Amino acid sequence: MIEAQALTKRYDAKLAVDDLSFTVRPGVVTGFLGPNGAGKSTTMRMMIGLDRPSSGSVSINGRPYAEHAAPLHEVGALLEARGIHPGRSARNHLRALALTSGISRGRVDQVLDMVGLTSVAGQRVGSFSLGMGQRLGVAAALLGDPHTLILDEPVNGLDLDGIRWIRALLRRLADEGRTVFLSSHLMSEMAVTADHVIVIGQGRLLRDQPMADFIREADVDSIRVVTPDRERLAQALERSGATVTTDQDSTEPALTVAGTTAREVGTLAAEAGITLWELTPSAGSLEDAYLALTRESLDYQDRADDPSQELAS
Ligand SMILES: Nc1ncnc2c1ncn2[C@@H]1O[C@H](COP(=O)(O)OP(=O)(O)OP(=O)(O)O)[C@@H](O)[C@H]1O
Repeated sequence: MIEAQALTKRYDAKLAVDDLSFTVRPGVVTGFLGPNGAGKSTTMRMMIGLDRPSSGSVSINGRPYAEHAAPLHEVGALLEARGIHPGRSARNHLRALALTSGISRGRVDQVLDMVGLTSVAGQRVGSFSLGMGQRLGVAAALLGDPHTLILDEPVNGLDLDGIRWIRALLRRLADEGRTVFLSSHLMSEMAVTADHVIVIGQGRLLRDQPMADFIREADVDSIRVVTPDRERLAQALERSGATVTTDQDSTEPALTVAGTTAREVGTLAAEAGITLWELTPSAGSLEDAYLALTRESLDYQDRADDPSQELAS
């Protein structure tokens, strides 16, 4: 269990993490979401004692990370590229880590196997692809068989096979009753991996709730409508209070209608004598819900620095 209480981090004038309080529970996969610069990495760094809170606190199983006698057994973390000696083999890298925590060599081989690196365990880490490096990072996190896992962008650099592998691994770890906390920019991936979401924006807590509730409450369901009489239908729908956008990109221009039901659209079209060629309700996605929530709270400073990041995260 991870508990943040009024957790705050200030870098000079910048308030990176602002009064965050939440609990990450065992047995579920919890996704940590937020736009670029929202404070996710800073929060995770404070969890494992790499950064000190300016005020407030964060504990793992009731104590700050540094107060655990054997932290590697308590928490496994994958944070952005940590100093791995490029000349060392994967196996030796893990053996060096294991040695400092009294972990057996047998466990090193076990985690290499768990992450699928056994066949390349003797290769220099410097020759590893991004995906192999990520797998090695996950192996290091698992070394102490920890009850809590904190993973910053674990999917980053993984191919489809790797993504499926980590999804299954995280599920299994949560099913074993562990606390699994991960950040990711890949919404489609997060949607199928996480059971619970914590969303932050500009360092502040925006949401802390089950994934299904987050998507449902965002009210982002829509209906795709194809008709030969687009303009007339769009006007009628707007008059009835629905929101209508035209999707010009598809081969058959369609209307995307929100704020009503497929049944109402069908009834309204029939009453106006408008032919419908397609009427397809679609459930809102995590991406839709996330964008609706964070559009308001993007970090304008970071957006100004890099306009391409505007809605990418
Ligand atoms: N060491 C530091 N010194 C000064 N400012 C920092 C430092 N680390 C982070 N920040 C600032 O704190 C804010 C939060 O950064 P953080 O990296 O935690 O965000 P993030 O949510 O992980 O973003 P991303 O999705 O881009 O990784 C940003 O505005 C960042 O510029």
